Amino acid sequence: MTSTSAQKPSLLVDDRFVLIGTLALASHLLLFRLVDLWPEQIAKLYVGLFALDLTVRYTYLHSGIVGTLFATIVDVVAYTVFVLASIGVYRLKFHRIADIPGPTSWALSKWSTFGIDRQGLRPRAVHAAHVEYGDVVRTGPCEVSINSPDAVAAISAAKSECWKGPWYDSAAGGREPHIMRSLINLTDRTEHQRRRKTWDAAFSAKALKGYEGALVNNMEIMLRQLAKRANADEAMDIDDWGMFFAFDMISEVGFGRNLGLLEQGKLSPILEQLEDLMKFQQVVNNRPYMIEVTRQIPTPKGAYAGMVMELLEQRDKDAHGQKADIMQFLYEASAEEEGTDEHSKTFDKYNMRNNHGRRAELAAEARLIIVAGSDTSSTVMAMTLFLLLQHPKVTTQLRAELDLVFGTDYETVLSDFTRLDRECPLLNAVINESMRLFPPLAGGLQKVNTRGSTIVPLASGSKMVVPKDVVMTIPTWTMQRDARNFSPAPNVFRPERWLHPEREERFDRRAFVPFSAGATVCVGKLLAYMELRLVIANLVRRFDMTATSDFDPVAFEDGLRDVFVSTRLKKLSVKLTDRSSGASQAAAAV
Ligand code: HEM
Repeated sequence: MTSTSAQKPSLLVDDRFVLIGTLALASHLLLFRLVDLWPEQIAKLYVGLFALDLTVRYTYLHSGIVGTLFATIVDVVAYTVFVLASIGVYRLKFHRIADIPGPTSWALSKWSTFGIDRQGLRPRAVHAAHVEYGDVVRTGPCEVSINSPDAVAAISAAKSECWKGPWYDSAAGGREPHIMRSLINLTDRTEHQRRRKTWDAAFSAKALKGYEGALVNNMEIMLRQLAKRANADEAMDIDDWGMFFAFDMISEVGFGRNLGLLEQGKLSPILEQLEDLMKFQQVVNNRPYMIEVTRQIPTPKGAYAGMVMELLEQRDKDAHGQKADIMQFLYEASAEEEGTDEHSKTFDKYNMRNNHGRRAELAAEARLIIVAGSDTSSTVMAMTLFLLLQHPKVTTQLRAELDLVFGTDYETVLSDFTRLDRECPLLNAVINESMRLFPPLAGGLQKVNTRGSTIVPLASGSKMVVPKDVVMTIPTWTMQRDARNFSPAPNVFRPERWLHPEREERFDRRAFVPFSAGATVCVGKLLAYMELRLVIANLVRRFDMTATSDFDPVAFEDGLRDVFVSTRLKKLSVKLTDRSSGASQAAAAV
């Protein structure tokens, strides 16, 4: 049609917003609802829409370039508003999980929990929602949190159809197939099975025996350093020392050489930045598509990768092919696998040959060793010491147990891992009770069934059907403090509940999942227990610990934050007194 102003098509003029509204509704129902579009695709779609609108307007309405441009902007804004309105109404009224209770703003958009994630308060916010709405809460437009020990097996067991959710794509750095992932981020189940076999070998009983020397070595350095500070009557943040130990230990067990943090008494700048990055990362990972934007921003991840590469290279030089460390197992399994059909298939599928194949895979695993094995353990150390500070009676009982098993020469380093495990029930109870109250990964881990719906048993005894593609989490913090699972006094530190569970009002071991469960259960669980027993037993036996006068336990506990792994805003400020005879003699000589 040629154009005079009288002949302008009415659809573009009078019925303009009807047309845009219809288009918006259609694109929501036929596109946005069905395809998970990430920013790059949305940007392309918008560029296309903008160009189309501009061309049609310019061709048919001839209102001049400025007028056309302005009208197109109005069209695109109106389109966006209509799409958002359609999405909002759909999410609240027609979505497959619209009938699941929860805060309305959470159902509307994951952006409503942005502030909660930024402050690291997700586990507590989800906990409050469970208190208000019950065992099943809608925590996002397409997400539910299910507080039920029976649900653990349904969504985590090896046979379950559920697998890692979209959180892990973001943690990996994107969802493109060529992105090299470490074990924890593998959203492809077959690939995970292949790599998990290797990791399992690195944590077998025999392998763990081989790591004992590294653990004891770092324990000796820690005790020496702390004794020095105790003798100088220095106040310290004992949480920091747990962190130095955890990093040094895992790098020595992983790569045969520690990072020297215990010797230096401080974190390296790269590790400090990495800790800060975790806070930012948690906000992104809960909105996985953001990774496409944020990965353009330079982060300390590159420096961290460089640090790990250096550790690897140094290790390879020192090792001459053989070393009793985690990397040795990963190298051996990788070498054995090379050339097999299984290996070739997965490498081709992920285009790994173009990504330096085997070396890149091993480097990704190497980076995971340090990340997975540091903050997790140091959190348990900090929270256990904090709880013992608040419960001097338990500390006394624990010392009595250790005296009975190991004698009273406090100068010696306890290093018999078998006896710490089998003959020290209270020590183990203290550690478990600490992880029950303060699980390092408190927020729950995403699982999703992309093949169909999942039947999930609830705590009430009924069952719910969770539709396909709905992301599920089990709220670890909430479940481990639920009176139906642990009674009496579920919020109180009572290690004795672990000594005689059969005498407890309620004790449901299935509800204790600090290491997760099933096919993705923490591969380092036994190593973590070895480390925790060693550190807690040695510190409790060797030192009296008192909080400094400015330490506020309530503020410390309130300052616990979740950045996937827990972190603390406040210092655990203490002074130590050395209980060993060496220290008494030194004091007497003065
Ligand atoms: C108290 C200390 C620890 C706690 C509470 C803990 C907790 C967890 C949890 C909850 C998971 C499951 C994560 C998920 O499904 O996304 C996990 C996975 C993992 N952990 Fe630990 N962890 C601890 C120590 C360690 C240590 C010392 C290592 C040694 C390197 C380690 C290595 C791993 C690895 C490699 C995975 C991935 C497993 C997989 O996806 O198959 N963890 N951990």
